[in-house]
Amino acid sequence: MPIEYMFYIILFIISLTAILLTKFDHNGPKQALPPGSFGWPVIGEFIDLQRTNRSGKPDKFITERMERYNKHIFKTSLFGEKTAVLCGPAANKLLFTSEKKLVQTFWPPSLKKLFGTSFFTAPYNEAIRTRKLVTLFLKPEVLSDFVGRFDSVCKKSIREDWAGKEQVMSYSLIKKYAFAIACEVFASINDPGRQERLLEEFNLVLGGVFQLPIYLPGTRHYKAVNAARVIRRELLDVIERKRRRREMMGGCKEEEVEDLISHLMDVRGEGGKGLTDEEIADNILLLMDSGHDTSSSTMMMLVKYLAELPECYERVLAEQKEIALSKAPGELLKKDDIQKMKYSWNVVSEVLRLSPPIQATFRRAIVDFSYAGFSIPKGWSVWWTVNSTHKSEEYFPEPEKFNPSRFEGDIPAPYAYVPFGGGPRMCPGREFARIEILVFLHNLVREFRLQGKQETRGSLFEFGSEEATDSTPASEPEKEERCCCVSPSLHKRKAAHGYRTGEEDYRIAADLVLSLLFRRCLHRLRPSP
Ligand code: HEM
Repeated sequence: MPIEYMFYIILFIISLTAILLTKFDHNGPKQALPPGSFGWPVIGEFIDLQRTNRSGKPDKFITERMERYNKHIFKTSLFGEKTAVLCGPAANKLLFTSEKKLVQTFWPPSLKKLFGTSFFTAPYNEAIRTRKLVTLFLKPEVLSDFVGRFDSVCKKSIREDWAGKEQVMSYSLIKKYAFAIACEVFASINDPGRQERLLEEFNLVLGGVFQLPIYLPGTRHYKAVNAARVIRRELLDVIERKRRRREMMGGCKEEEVEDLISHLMDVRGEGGKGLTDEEIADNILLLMDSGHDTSSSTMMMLVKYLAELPECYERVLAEQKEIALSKAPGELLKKDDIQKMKYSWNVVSEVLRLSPPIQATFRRAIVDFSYAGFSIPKGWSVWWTVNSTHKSEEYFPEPEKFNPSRFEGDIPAPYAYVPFGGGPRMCPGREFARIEILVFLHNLVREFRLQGKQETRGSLFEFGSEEATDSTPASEPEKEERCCCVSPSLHKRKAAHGYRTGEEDYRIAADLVLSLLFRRCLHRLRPSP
């Protein structure tokens, strides 16, 4: 046989083997990639994601593709990554229970520069060790001792920022309140001027979270990194002062844990290893950041829904009134009061179902694996999503209807209700958020009367016209002083980095015109001594 024939035959055999090897692995035929589209080169389907976010229907990006391609899985390309989006409770379960086996939580590398050594961005083993130490403080049994602190910050905030004003911008004030809570409980920073300065820095950090990591003067990333540095310095200063104070007291700790910084200065992990000051500062920075933005979004949406749904509002009001009636004048809320807020929490849970502040988070496939008959290659970004279940008729009948009774009795199917994620990276701040939001709700409905006629202009609601004030229900004897609180549409919520609740929702909520009746004499509701 001529030598060139031999060459062609060998080449044919090698090519055939290569084709077969790529088609079959040792477990049998390789499965197809998930259906879907990678969209445009480089930008992928990011524009579509932003469009649905901005239209106020962030869930559409997911639900439309589930319908078009496959209800369990589809592929897309987002943030420069080939991405598999896994949908439904079984997918959530798989991703939440396969950390370090199939997938690993990851965040864009630019975040490392912002959150440094915190457990958010640290390498896996380090992250798990630090997360354990930090989150001991966020457990219900520890936080329950802080309920009074939450309440006094909230009362102060309502007294100083809301009451007696002609107009208020609800979102910015809610954010200010949430940030004040984080400052107080995490670092005992209670000077309003200092809080305000820090909040400005945090806004810069937030603005740079999902930006290209270009560290050049003027870029958002540059501003964010520098703002994080300023905050870190400030926190290190708080730690240093605390150390000096302790030294002056002969090395004694505070009798009770004063705040998260004190907790982190004392806590020890395996082998008695504690955290360095830098680690403490970075973790506080992380929690202050993640701890105020998500919950303030939720509180604002809560105000929107209460304004739209008078029957829910009345039931919340009745529950909160009963709690207030059980308290002595001036007595702050306690852990037991929070436990009594069952209906109110169902309302908040429904807000979190319909308008979750986080739509999805990132995991990275660390091995090739398959799901629903499709293969997901190692290295791909894998998303679990809130809306593939929250907005599904299968798990939440009439999914678009606001119905807090869903959370009474039968609880949602496992892994179907996931506003806080799940698994080892589940949100560690959920109890913190619960207390913060319920305390806010208690004070809001106790201090103000949401009322008025509903006048629809598109999806905009107005409350509290003069006529409506006259028709305030007779059950509200304390309508002494009118406080008209307005949230005009001036507020521009920064675009949703692709996965936060839609901008339009915020616009609607911020556009709510709330006419609220300030109760001058809260104690009048209580029985006379
Ligand atoms: C309504 C309020 C909140 C919602 C809906 C929420 C939701 C979430 C979600 C979905 C995740 C990702 C979980 C995952 O990937 O499986 C997360 C992570 C996280 N949340 Fe929250 N969160 C809220 C409030 C808070 C608060 C108040 C804090 C701090 C006190 C906080 C701190 C964090 C941190 C540090 C992480 C990262 C955890 C890790 O990577 O190990 N969150 N949150």
